[in-house]
Amino acid sequence: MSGLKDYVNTRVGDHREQIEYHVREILKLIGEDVKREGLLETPARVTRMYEEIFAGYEVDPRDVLGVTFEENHEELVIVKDIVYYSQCEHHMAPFFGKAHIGYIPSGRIAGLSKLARLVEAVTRRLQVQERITSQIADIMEEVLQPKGVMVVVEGEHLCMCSRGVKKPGSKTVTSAVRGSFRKDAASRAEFLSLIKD
Ligand SMILES: Nc1nc2c(ncn2[C@@H]2O[C@H](COP(=O)(O)OP(=O)(O)OP(=O)(O)O)[C@@H](O)[C@H]2O)c(=O)[nH]1
Ligand SMILES: [Zn+2]
Repeated sequence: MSGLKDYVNTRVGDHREQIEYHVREILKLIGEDVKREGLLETPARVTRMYEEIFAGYEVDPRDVLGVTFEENHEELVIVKDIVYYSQCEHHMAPFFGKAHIGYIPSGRIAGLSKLARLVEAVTRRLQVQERITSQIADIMEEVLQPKGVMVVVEGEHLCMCSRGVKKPGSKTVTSAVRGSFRKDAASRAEFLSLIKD
């Protein structure tokens, strides 16, 4: 999954048995006894967890912004502190944090919950934080055609905490800027000051 076109791929729920089989095989290969009590249900549990954490593959994120309203508010609208959980595509390890979305409408506004649903649809996949950030901005731009959009995503990556470089607490911050925000430093500054805690 890379560009804007192929958002809907598959449903984990359509491949439950195969996924359970492969999880069981991995458990054996890492040296576990798949017959011990604590592991009997693990392949099925992991598969159920995958249905949740990879639910984004079933959704075209553009559709979740489908309900919009005509409104003449042409000032900044921000939904901030949208908590997300995603999985890094390099290690399949969780990363999580908060997304902040700001836009200046041009005649159409989105239902506020739909911005949080958009975050869900792009994060419940294998991802990198930069792509989450630009996809949110691109989809906002494509569907709402606002004057401008700005997105900031903060994330803590467990692949940098429990393994590898082992730097718990380090935060990655990514931003994407579209439309009028590109030219207008004052709008960018207003957005950044309003998303501060
Ligand atoms: N840019 C970016 N990198 C990420 C993201 N999530 C994980 N990574 C990085 O992906 C890189 C993969 O690097 P590799 O050298 O192929 O893998 P590795 O040997 O496991 O790397 P280390 O984590 O440094 O041990 C690592 O530097 C990760 O920190 C992300 O969302 N964005
Ligand atoms: Zn990683």
